[in-house]
Amino acid sequence: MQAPAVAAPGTAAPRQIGTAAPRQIGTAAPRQIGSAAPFVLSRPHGTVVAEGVDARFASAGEAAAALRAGSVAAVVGALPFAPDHHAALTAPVALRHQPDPVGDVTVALPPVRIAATLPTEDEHLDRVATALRQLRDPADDLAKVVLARALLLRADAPVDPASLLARLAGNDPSGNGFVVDLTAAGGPWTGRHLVGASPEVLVRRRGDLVTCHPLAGSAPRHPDPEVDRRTGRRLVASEKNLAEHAHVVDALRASLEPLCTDLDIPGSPTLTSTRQLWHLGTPISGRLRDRSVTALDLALAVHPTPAICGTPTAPARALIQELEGDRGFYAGAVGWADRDGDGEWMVTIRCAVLDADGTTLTTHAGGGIVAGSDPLDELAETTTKFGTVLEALGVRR
Ligand SMILES: C=C(O[C@H]1C=CC=C(C(=O)O)[C@@H]1O)C(=O)O
Repeated sequence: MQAPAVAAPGTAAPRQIGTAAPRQIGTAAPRQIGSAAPFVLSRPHGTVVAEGVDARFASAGEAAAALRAGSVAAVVGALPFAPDHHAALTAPVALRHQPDPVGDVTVALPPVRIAATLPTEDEHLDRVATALRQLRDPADDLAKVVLARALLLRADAPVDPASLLARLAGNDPSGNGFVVDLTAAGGPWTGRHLVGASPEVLVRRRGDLVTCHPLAGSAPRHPDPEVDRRTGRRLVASEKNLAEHAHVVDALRASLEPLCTDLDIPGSPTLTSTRQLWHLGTPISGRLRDRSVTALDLALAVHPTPAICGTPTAPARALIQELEGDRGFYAGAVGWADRDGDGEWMVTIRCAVLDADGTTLTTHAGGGIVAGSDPLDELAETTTKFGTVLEALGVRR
C-alpha cells in the first residue's frame, strides 16, 4: 500500500498549492494553520487527501452553508462530540482522491507508554453503576447511554501524525484510517492532530445514494478461530447487544426518513469485525429527496447517534457531560464533502488526539450501556477497544 501523503508538523506539505493566507469564514478570530496536510481519510475504496487551506470556519453550520452556496469547493475536517462546540473544518486548496487505502505497518514510531488512566478503572465502574441506576429506574426515560474513558500516553520522542496514520491504516483489515489537523478549532486545539482508524461509517453520499453503516454491540476477537467464530455467533444472538444496536438504527431511521426516499434498513444486524472486535452492524441505504443536501448536511442531521451518545439524545448527553465532562473530538465525526454534495463521514472512534509537541496522546474508548449491561464487561470492552490505537503505537500492556 502507498504511504500517506501527509506532512509531519513543521515540514512542508506534499504539494504547496496557493500562497494566499487562508480566508476566515464566520465570526471567530483568525487562527494559525499548521503546515501539515490538514486532512487524510483512508478507506477500503480509496483515500481522500486535502491539500492546503483556502478557508476555515467558525462553525459547522457556516461550513455547510458555504458548501451549499458554492463559495468553497469542498469542506474537510472534524466535528466535535458536542454539536455546539467549535468544529475543525477547512476548505482545502485541493482535494485529491487516490484509488487505494494508505497504510504501512513497517513505519517506525518512538516508544510509547501509558502514563495515566482517566478516570481510574474503579471510577469508570462507578460511573457505569450510576448510569445503570438511571437506566433501570422505570420512572426515568433514559434507555441507553455510551460511557467512555481515556488513556494518557507519553512518547519518548515526537510521534509523527502521518506515521501513526500509516500504522493505524496498515493494521486495519480494511485500510481505514484518518488524520485531521485540529488547528481550525482554535484555542487549545492549535497544532493538535486527531488520528484514528474508525470502522463506523456515519454517512456517505454519492450522487443521490445515501449509505450508513452504524455499529453497536461488541465482543472481543479470539486468537483461536473456533472460539472466535463462536463469540461472533453469540454476539448476533445476544438480546442485550441487539437492544443496544436497535437504538442506533431507530435513531438513524428517524433522522433519515425526512431526507431520503427508498430507505432500506434490514430488520436485523449482521456481524462485522476489526482486528480486536466483533460488532453488530446494519447497512442502511436511501435516495436523497433533495440533491442540494450535502454529505456534511447529512452528517450534521444524524450526529450524535446512539452509537456514541444514547437514547433519548438529550438526557444521554446530559449524563455524559455530568460523568465525563467535555469529550472534545472523540465521538464526533471526521470526513469530507465536495461541491457536488458527495462525501463521507466516519464516527470518530478508535482514535487519539496527538498534542502539538507530538509526545502526548489521549485516546478514548466507550461502550453502550443499557439496563442489562454488566459493569465489568463494559470495562473490559473499553480495554479491548483501546487495542486499535495501542497496537498501532506498539504499546505493550
Ligand atoms: C463508542 C465506541 O464504539 C461504538 C461503536 C461500536 C460498538 C459500540 C458498542 O458496542 O458499544 C459503540 O457503540 C468506541 O469505540 O469508543
